[in-house]
Amino acid sequence: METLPGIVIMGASGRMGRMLTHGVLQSDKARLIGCVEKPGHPWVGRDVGEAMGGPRVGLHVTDDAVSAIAQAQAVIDFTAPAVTVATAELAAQARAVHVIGTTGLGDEDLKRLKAAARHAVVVRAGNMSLGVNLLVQLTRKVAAALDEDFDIEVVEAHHRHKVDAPSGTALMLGQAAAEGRGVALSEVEDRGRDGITGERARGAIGFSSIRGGDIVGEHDVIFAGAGERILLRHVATDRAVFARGALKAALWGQGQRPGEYDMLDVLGL
Ligand SMILES: NC(=O)C1=CN([C@@H]2O[C@H](COP(=O)(O)OP(=O)(O)OC[C@H]3O[C@@H](n4cnc5c(N)ncnc54)[C@H](OP(=O)(O)O)[C@@H]3O)[C@@H](O)[C@H]2O)C=CC1
Ligand SMILES: O=C(O)C1=N[C@H](C(=O)O)C[C@H](O)C1
Repeated sequence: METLPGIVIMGASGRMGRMLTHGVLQSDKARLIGCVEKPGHPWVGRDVGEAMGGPRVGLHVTDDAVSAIAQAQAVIDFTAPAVTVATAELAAQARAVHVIGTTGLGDEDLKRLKAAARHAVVVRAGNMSLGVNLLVQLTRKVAAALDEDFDIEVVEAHHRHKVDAPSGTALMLGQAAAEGRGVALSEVEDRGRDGITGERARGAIGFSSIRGGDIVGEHDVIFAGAGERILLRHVATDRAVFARGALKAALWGQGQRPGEYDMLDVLGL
């Protein structure tokens, strides 16, 4: 009988880490073989089920990422850029699929992920939900159909703990809009307006961020023309949508060639 892929979760105590741990424990397609937290974290050494406030599951949280990942077929990583870059090297050495949900990665981080993807499968997306990935495709289509008489604005809202802006999802949507228009996002993006900004530049793609309370994640793409507006919206109400996508990516990645992939590849969109 074939054994199920063994999965390691990085940042197991985090908002997404708990959701992912729960999702893999519930799955009949994968085995949870490791839960990693940083050295000194109060969960290290504890049974992960008990640490989450439930029954024991017989797996202790570890701070030894090297040993955990060496045994893994996939690593699911929703943490922070520095952790993700270090994890990519370990996943590449183990030839394990690295599923990356972490946002706020810089150009240098992305270069290091590209290097890791020469040896292993890396699936990365700023949003792993089916709904947002469908919205990405719709955004590209609508942007391609309209000219610059329609101003494009991306508005995102998240919980008060989020540390990066614009969100990874907002950047995915902005990128799709730019591709639809046939322009480079870096040439037209307009972030963080404040003060006497002057009139809106024709063809700009604007970004605005709201932070508050426990908002899971909300994204609007607005196409504002003279006398009419088109609104494309996604509202996430449960982080389980991201965890489901990440587990799907970890399973899809088994047997793929080394390289960089995203959720459009996984979902076949
Ligand atoms: N792509 C997608 O679909 C989604 C992406 N995200 C992204 O995922 C990331 C995490 O979000 P969220 O869960 O809300 O954040 P949290 O801060 O709740 O979780 C991050 C976790 O990583 C832990 N961590 C820090 N350093 C290490 C280390 N060296 N080894 C192992 N674990 C470590 C943190 O521990 P400690 O708290 O002690 O520092 C924390 O438990 C963000 O970038 C967010 O934008 C979120 C949702 C969906
Ligand atoms: O930090 C979050 O919470 C989320 N981050 C991702 C992003 O930056 O877009 C995805 C989701 O919106 C939740």
